[in-house]
Amino acid sequence: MNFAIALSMTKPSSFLLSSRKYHGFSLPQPSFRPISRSKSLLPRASLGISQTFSKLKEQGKVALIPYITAGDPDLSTTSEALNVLDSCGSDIIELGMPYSDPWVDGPVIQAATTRALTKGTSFDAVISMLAEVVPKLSCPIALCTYYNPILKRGTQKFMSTIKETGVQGLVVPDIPLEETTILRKEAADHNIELVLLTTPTTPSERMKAIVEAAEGFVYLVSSVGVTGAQSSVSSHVPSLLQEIKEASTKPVAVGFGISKPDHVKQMASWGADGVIVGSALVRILGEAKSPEEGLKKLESFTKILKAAL
Ligand SMILES: O=P(O)(O)OC[C@@H](O)[C@@H](O)c1c[nH]c2ccccc12
Repeated sequence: MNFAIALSMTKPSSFLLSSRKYHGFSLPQPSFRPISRSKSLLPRASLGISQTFSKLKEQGKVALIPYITAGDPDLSTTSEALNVLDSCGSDIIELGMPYSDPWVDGPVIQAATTRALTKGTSFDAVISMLAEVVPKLSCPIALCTYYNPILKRGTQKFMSTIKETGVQGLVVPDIPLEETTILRKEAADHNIELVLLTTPTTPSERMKAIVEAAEGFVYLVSSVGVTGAQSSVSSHVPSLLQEIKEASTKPVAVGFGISKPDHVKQMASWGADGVIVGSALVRILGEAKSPEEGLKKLESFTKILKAAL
């Protein structure tokens, strides 16, 4: 399992996709009440993802990109958490769509996903929540989803649905480059920036093709394995960053295993354009005794991370 993501990035993996059927869940209704989006609410996030990076570059700044899982502990808390993250100066927010087989994720995000699904967090409920919240945010949102939920809905329908909420970007961790043709076309047609991932084990030529095709930013997975906080950051990152930067001028954000202000600083000093922090924040929300406590702790930790950049 540790090599799952590397495998998916290095080999065409139709065998992986075809062997993983969608596990349909029949769950209770979500506690979040969908509210229809007012037409007068235009998205405040006027900048897309690559534009956000351009603006930050002009200012000599590095993007803070927090990740949380939708529906953990419940969707109302997720909508508040998005507001908290936005108001603490997050530059882009990555929101994970809970999925029943999150095989690229480590124990913290897997547990969050299970809690979210147990609460009845469905795709449609997340979309309703986003339609209400995204227009009020000042930073762009990138949705992170496994490929099966996209396949299940049909790529075109999926893209139009997420675009209507105001989502600007998409991260799909389990689709190899060879299979992204339709996804990339539909994303481009709907003005959704499709972020692609490269890992430490991605061969150089393949990395170049991934970087060439990526939109929004290039997601550099810092270490081989699944998501999850680590005590120190991988020492391979500087050479990987250099290799990507030689191939392209696209912004590069580093994720996986980054959990502390020192890590964030280290990534910035190595030349990353953005830093993604997931499990550390997901753990804060998951371990809190109440949603209120979780949101408070999320706020103070995000401010600490932002101050480190
Ligand atoms: O949790 P970490 O180690 O901080 O890594 C970020 C990561 O959580 C986020 O980008 C993410 C969550 N699930 C994913 C699946 C694949 C790729 C990336 C992700």
